[in-house]
Amino acid sequence: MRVLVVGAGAVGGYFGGRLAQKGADVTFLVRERRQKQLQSNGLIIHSVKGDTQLPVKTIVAGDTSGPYDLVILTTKAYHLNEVLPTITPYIGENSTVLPLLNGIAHFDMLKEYYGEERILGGLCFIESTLNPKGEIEHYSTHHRVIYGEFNGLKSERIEQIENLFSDANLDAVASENIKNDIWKKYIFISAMAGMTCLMRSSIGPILQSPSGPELYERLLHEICSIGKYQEKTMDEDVWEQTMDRVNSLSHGMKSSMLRDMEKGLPIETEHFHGTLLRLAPKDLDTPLLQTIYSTLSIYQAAQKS
Ligand SMILES: NC(=O)C1=CN([C@@H]2O[C@H](COP(=O)(O)OP(=O)(O)OC[C@H]3O[C@@H](n4cnc5c(N)ncnc54)[C@H](OP(=O)(O)O)[C@@H]3O)[C@@H](O)[C@H]2O)C=CC1
Ligand SMILES: CC(C)(CO)C(=O)C(=O)O
Repeated sequence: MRVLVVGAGAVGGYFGGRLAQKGADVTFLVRERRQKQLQSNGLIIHSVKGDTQLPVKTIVAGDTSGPYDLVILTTKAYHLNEVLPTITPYIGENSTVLPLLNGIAHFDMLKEYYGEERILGGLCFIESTLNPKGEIEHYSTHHRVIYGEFNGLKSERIEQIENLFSDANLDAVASENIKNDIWKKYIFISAMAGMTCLMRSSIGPILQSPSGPELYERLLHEICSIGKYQEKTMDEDVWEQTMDRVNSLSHGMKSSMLRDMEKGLPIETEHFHGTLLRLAPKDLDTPLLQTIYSTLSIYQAAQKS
């Protein structure tokens, strides 16, 4: 199976690197600066699951290559307008696109762009970032990819992807209700990114602060109401499940959005919080979500000016 990983950042570099490490046929579509980095040093991962440094194949937009059987999309949401047209030449009649971005809004965009039949549902759990040298730093022990057909079926291509991921140094799970899983991750990350960025802190100090737990719980109620309104198969106890996950996080855990803010980079608040507000039922009160969206939009606007 020929795999194209679009972006070699914290997520793409990690999961693509783990596939390359197992000997899969992986190529990274990157921009020129990243290509030079990867050509001179190889792909470097520092991880509790095992460090690695390995040569990887790269192309830049416009290079002749492909088509690829599987395109794993791992850019930020705000890169998509620029990146999607550059992928088209590498997509053939039988190519499948597996996005690992957080959020939900990109799925409609991808279905419209490449055709609904090509798009799988996907998400990941990993806490990783690029250090100033372009090396991947993987923090907590999670490194899980979840993927599936939107109709829940175990198709031939799901079996092929299962083979691709098997024996690689990562966890991969084929889901029978991927839309529900995507929404649960979206609920979890919108609240976690929102709170950690609003308070500019990892999770532990927030949960130990005077009103932190109460604010977290209220925000999560707002977000779960939107999730239940939009995703009819959403678990009744999604709020409890998400709070259990939050309470089990390590003290120092940060969202990737906070790590990006700390580096002065753009953030995905439009894709996370802006989209949630647009999808909310008209009569739902969302003061905390609006506070987070407004606060982070001010940061975001300052990045552009
Ligand atoms: N990091 C994490 O812990 C997690 C992140 N996520 C989600 O995964 C997604 C990716 O996040 P993350 O990996 O952290 O982001 P990064 O910023 O680390 O990586 C994104 C990569 O996309 C590349 N890119 C952007 N535009 C193009 C282009 N036109 N062509 C080729 N490559 C391009 C960037 O390359 P360049 O170097 O050229 O800028 C960058 O390396 C986001 O939706 C995020 O929310 C989900 C779970 C965990
Ligand atoms: C919370 C975490 C690290 C879990 O994967 C995440 O998705 C993110 O910060 O983007």
